[in-house]
Amino acid sequence: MTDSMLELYVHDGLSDEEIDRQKATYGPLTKDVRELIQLALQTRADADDVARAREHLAAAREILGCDREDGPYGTRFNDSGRFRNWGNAAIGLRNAIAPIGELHEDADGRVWADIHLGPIYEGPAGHVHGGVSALLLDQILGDAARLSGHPGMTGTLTVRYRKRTPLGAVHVEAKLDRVEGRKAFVVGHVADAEGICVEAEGIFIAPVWMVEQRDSFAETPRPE
Ligand SMILES: CCCCCCCC/C=C\CCCCCCCC(=O)SCCNC(=O)CCNC(=O)[C@H](O)C(C)(C)COP(=O)(O)OP(=O)(O)OC[C@H]1O[C@@H](n2cnc3c(N)ncnc32)[C@H](O)[C@@H]1OP(=O)(O)O
Repeated sequence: MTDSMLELYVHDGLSDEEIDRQKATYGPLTKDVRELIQLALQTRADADDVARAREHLAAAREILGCDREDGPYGTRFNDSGRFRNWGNAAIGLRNAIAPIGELHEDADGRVWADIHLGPIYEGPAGHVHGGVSALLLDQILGDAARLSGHPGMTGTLTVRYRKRTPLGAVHVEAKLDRVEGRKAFVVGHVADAEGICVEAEGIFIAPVWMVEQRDSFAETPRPE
């Protein structure tokens, strides 16, 4: 169990320059794909134009697919401690559906992000899907646990939807509440301009194998 996960934590030894080069190459591609996802939803182009656009997309798929990796991206490290979880569904730099961009950490341990949730995150008409809010909270609470030195897997995530969350600008934040043994209790919320929409408490449990390597899990800087 542990081994199969650890196999996806890979020290690949890339230089900082190479990581920066990859960010500059693939970051904009992810942004383009993200815009395409929204366009697939919103375009009013007629059937001929859609067919024409799809030919271009097929050409792009052919170029991008001729040299590719298989399987999940996992988490990759280099010597200077930079880590990349670029496939992460909530925050991955190369994942076009990941809604979280930049993650911030205050001196008091509060971790937060300002996010724009466009129409592709819709649940109830005009509002954010409840599962998307839970996704944001799972990630940000997990990061608050990790950045406070208590990384763990989500054991329990309790989510309370207090009021509807309109699509658009949202603020997500979390903070470590307390630690009991291998369990880190973290609280957080999603808010719009009017106040808190969704509250959460998460229990993040460090598996035994993670405790054994806790320093390397907790010391790593925020993902990029
Ligand atoms: C060199 C590498 C460097 C790496 C750097 C990067 C670090 C990255 C780290 C962190 C990322 C932060 C961002 C993440 C954000 C996203 C997180 C997710 O989406 S995680 C996916 C969803 N979660 C799962 O799939 C978990 C599946 N469940 C499990 O794996 C296990 O059940 C686990 C680990 C949660 C617990 O298993 P046990 O075997 O360790 O637990 P037992 O020994 O039975 O219990 C320990 C204590 O926890 C309580 N407990 C057990 N399960 C619980 C639960 N589900 N909820 C609450 N409490 C639970 C028990 O009652 C016990 O408490 P008592 O010590 O007696 O007080």
